[in-house]
Amino acid sequence: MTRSEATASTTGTPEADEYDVIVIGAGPVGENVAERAHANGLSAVVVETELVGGECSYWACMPSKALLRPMAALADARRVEGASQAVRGSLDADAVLARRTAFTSDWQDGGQVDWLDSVAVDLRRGRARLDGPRRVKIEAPDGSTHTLTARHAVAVCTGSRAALPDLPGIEEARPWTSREATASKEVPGRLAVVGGGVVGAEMAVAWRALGAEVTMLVRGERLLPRMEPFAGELVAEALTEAGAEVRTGVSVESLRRPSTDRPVTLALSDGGQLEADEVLFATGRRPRTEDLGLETVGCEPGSWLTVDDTCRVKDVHGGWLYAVGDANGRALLTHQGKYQARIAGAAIGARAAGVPLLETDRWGAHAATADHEAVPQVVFTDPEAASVGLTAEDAERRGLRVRAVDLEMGEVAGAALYADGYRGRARMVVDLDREVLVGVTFVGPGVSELLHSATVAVAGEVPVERLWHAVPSYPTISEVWLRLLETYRG
Ligand SMILES: Cc1cc2nc3c(=O)[nH]c(=O)nc-3n(C[C@H](O)[C@H](O)[C@H](O)COP(=O)(O)OP(=O)(O)OC[C@H]3O[C@@H](n4cnc5c(N)ncnc54)[C@H](O)[C@@H]3O)c2cc1C
Ligand SMILES: NC(=O)c1ccc[n+]([C@@H]2O[C@H](COP(=O)([O-])OP(=O)(O)OC[C@H]3O[C@@H](n4cnc5c(N)ncnc54)[C@H](O)[C@@H]3O)[C@@H](O)[C@H]2O)c1
Repeated sequence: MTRSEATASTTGTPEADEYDVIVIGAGPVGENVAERAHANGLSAVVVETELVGGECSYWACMPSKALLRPMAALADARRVEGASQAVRGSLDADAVLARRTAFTSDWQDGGQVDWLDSVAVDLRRGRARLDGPRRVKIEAPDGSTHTLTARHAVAVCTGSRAALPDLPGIEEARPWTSREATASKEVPGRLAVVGGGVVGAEMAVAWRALGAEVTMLVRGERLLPRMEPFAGELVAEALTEAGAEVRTGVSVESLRRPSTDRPVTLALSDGGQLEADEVLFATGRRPRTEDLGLETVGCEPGSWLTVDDTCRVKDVHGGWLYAVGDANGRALLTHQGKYQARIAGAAIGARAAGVPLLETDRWGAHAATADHEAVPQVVFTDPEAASVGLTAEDAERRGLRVRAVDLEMGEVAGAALYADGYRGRARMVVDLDREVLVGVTFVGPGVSELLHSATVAVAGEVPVERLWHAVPSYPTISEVWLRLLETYRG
């Protein structure tokens, strides 16, 4: 098919059963794959079994950040003499929860459906399953079934769900997952948080600030184990100061909740017990690929789908199957999934147009290179932890010759102005052979908005000698860059 024929079919009606591109899952990533496919002259439909907008809009990024933002605003004011006198009260939990609910549009997806309409992407409601090459069977909410065929590509954008360990009593204990932790309409009296990753750390901070007694049970040695060690250390220190208990080197062995209105008792690996009103398991994610008909196209149901840098699933005959966002397990982050969607949409468009050679070289238009080199992440705890690229340990594991340059951020005038007694730390990891940065981490109040400067430096592979000419304004926290470079250059 030529590109103009594909364009002619962009007005696919809800009744159409053939599209250039079929997207399974209308989370942030699926929406963007469909929009990009359409922008590349292809007709596109997305199939969604729950809410258009996906996990991110209703049970992940948006509600969690809406829960955390009031805590951060209050903490910022409290750290500034003169302003702190004006904010002696505590958070209004009901108002925080109401604002969170507003950010989820009360779990209604009308606004997102309007957006799909505005970008001329069709929507089908129902559960989709692959049914052989290029075919997708939809089971609609009324039980009827319908089969769609894709001319060029099917993109699996079905995201991930919470992974729960197989522990005695876990089902009867009705634990919270990230869904309940972001959607709860009440503040529990006592909350046990199992897992010291990003969800565990953020939700412990949020619910502690809203008044819950929080105990974190972390089986490893520290929080946020994927970041530089000082990130988890500073966040744990602050959580403890805020009145939470952070217990490391301990795991849950079994759970007991005698009835729904009674507390849950956790039996711990150190022989102790912990009683709580709710227990959140923030113990990682698994892909939503178990009931997707993957076996009909030679893939393993329930697996993360392994893709190449255009997000095309490896080893599928004909090269028509893509997996984008959480479903491919490369980087479980909305912004990274949307980046992959832009890359995959361009690759699908180019292949449909018969472009003979795609730009799949490093940093090419059809290669999600940043997934390997420059993934940014902000953990919205207090203090915030923000990082991009490799930790010093990751870099060494990759065989790079690196130097880690560290700085106490309180030494920077802008940071001292931002908060009295500013506590934070920064690290840049320099590849000594190329003299470029391969990783940067900032931990401290207000660092989230600093991260993109580091992402530009890492993804742009800006030489250290040129960064020297990127002058940060005085007196901003960004002067951390100047201090890091001065320390490096000596
Ligand atoms: C508590 C929490 C907080 C987070 N905070 C952040 C953050 O601050 N920043 C950030 O970048 N990332 C954050 N993340 C990660 C982020 O939520 C995910 O990376 C993102 O949602 C992935 O988008 P996706 O479109 O791939 O999948 P999802 O958002 O999971 O969407 C997948 C969609 O597919 C649908 N679906 C699944 N199977 C089928 C099927 N068979 N048929 C039809 N539809 C189907 C689902 O119903 C869903 O709507 C957070 C995650 C959690 C758990
Ligand atoms: N602000 C953000 O960007 C943000 C916020 C939340 C989540 N996310 C994304 O969501 C993903 C999932 O987050 P997560 O915190 O669920 O996963 P995670 O992989 O970050 O952390 C899970 C933690 O649970 C521990 N764990 C696993 N099984 C356990 C068990 N049986 N007992 C005790 N501990 C156990 C692991 O060792 C790990 O430290 C992350 O990869 C992250 O990218 C991002």
